[in-house]
Amino acid sequence: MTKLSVNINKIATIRNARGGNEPNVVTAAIKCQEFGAQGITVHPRPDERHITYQDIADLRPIVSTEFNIEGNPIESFMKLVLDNKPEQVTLVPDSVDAITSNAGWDTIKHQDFLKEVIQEFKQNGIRTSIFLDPNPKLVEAAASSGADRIELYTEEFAVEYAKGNKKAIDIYKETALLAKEHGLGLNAGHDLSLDNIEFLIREIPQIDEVSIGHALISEALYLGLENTIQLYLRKIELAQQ
Ligand SMILES: CC(=O)[C@@H](O)[C@H](O)COP(=O)(O)O
Ligand SMILES: NCC(=O)COP(=O)(O)O
Repeated sequence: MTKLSVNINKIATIRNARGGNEPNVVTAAIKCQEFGAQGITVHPRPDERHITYQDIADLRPIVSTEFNIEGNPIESFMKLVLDNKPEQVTLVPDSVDAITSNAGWDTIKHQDFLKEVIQEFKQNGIRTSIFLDPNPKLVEAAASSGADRIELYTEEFAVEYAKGNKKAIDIYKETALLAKEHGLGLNAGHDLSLDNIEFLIREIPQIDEVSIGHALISEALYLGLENTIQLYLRKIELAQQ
């Protein structure tokens, strides 16, 4: 069954708006896990505009499910991950000033760099995942870099699905199947929501894990956090029945 990892970046965004400690990201992560989340994801940005490096140290001891830290493996990020030893690190090639993640890796061009970084994480017992555009041409190099998984960058799927274009899933399916053939695990994330999650999982039941933040926290404003997490779990279950 596909696991649901809740990305709590947006909890930190609200907290930082007032400079205090409410809402508290540690409490939010504990609650998400109590409500059924099977993982907690954070994507610290170099400017610490939402999740801070201190948040990660505070979260580490209370994440009892699976801790997934996402980011560009610059030196400070490497140290952060190695110091906190999450269960999974997701490598994302985002620039310092990116509003949000907007592309996956060119695994062919950056193969040597990825190999080196991945080896270091693996030596420390941390599962590695590479954020990837839906493009079968990039899969072989992702596998050769030594990564355990890829994370399919789902923004384009989400945008097209909202317009009614269900064919947008085809290239994701092709990429996913090839990844499985190469022995890679499969994650997916970005702009997933209660509207599109069931279709995605029904079409690609091989997905091991989805990480969802922006939509889930927004939906929780109307529906409540516990109810929203339960709704996601139900949709994932329905899609795989
Ligand atoms: C890697 C990815 O897909 C992003 O969605 C990210 O995890 C979210 O980051 P922000 O919360 O900074 O937009
Ligand atoms: N890896 C994707 C993620 O953690 C959450 O992305 P989003 O749901 O905030 O777009």
